[in-house]
Amino acid sequence: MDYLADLLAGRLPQLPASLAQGTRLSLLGEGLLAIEPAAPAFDVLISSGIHGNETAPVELMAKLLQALLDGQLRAQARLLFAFGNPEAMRRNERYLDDDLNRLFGKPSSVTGQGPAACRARELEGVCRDFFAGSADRWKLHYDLHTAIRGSRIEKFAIYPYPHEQAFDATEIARLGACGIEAVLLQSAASPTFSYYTRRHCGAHGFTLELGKARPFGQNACVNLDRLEAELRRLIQGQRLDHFGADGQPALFKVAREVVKHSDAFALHLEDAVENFTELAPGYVLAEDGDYRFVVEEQGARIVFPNRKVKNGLRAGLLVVPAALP
Ligand SMILES: O=C(O)CCC(=O)N[C@@H](CCC(=O)O)C(=O)O
Ligand SMILES: [Zn+2]
Repeated sequence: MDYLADLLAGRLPQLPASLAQGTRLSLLGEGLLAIEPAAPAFDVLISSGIHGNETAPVELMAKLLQALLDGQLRAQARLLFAFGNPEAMRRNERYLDDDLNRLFGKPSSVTGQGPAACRARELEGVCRDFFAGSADRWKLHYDLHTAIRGSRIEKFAIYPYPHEQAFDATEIARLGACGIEAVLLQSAASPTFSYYTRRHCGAHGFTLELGKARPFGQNACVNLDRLEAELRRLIQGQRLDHFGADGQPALFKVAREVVKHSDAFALHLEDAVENFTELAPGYVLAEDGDYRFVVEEQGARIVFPNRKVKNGLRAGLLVVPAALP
């Protein structure tokens, strides 16, 4: 049985009800699989394919899941594997009717009830139930993505706004151990999956960006060995809490979001401009009718510039170097 091949072909996987040592296996929905050992050390949600054309993380997640199903890897943590948008994965599209990662934590009156909104509600429910079953255990969520553009920093993470909580230095160091070179500290709530699990499920939720989006089978150029090694450790219930000074990610904070308000929106950046390109103060980054978005910050860099987003959505992040408060 090849779980990913079945998922992409729309076949129901033939799964046993349990793995070795009484570890329970539950199919909770399409692309949603829980693996629950009898005495888990902690609880981990790994997700990918929220954007269907971001395949490197899907391949990594499928490899880990397959190793568990084949008995080559033994779970000592309670695990939820979530392939976010199987239909978009089949079509190699970022999204179909709506960007799934802009629909979390929003009521149906705002999102409507299209396929993406329904999937967001399903993911929210499955994750809430999963983490509700974790009692007081430590909870982690890595939502794995790749970026549309090339990047001057290949692997980076977004740390969702933690509200009254402090940014957690240990979790930032853990990301460093995963090969993450920079972490963006968010300054406001977002409609993303990782913000949702952090805010509503008590998990340490992060979005990880792992190179550039490429079709299935074309991901050899991104090296995810360190992330894979750390995920294998976590799956086996081993959690490091002390990390050396080497490999600590660089920190940036989100200074401002560029929002596309209307069809008149113009983004003054070539498509070849990479994530983390520095923009000088005074640079007119975008215009939207009478509104001009002018860079004011010293050392500002642009991340995720995208003129094609729907009106009302983020069309880029302006980030500046930061330190932990
Ligand atoms: O390259 C891009 O423009 C987008 C890549 C991507 O999908 N990034 C995530 C980040 C989510 C977050 O801010 O936590 C997204 O845009 O949904
Ligand atoms: Zn993505």
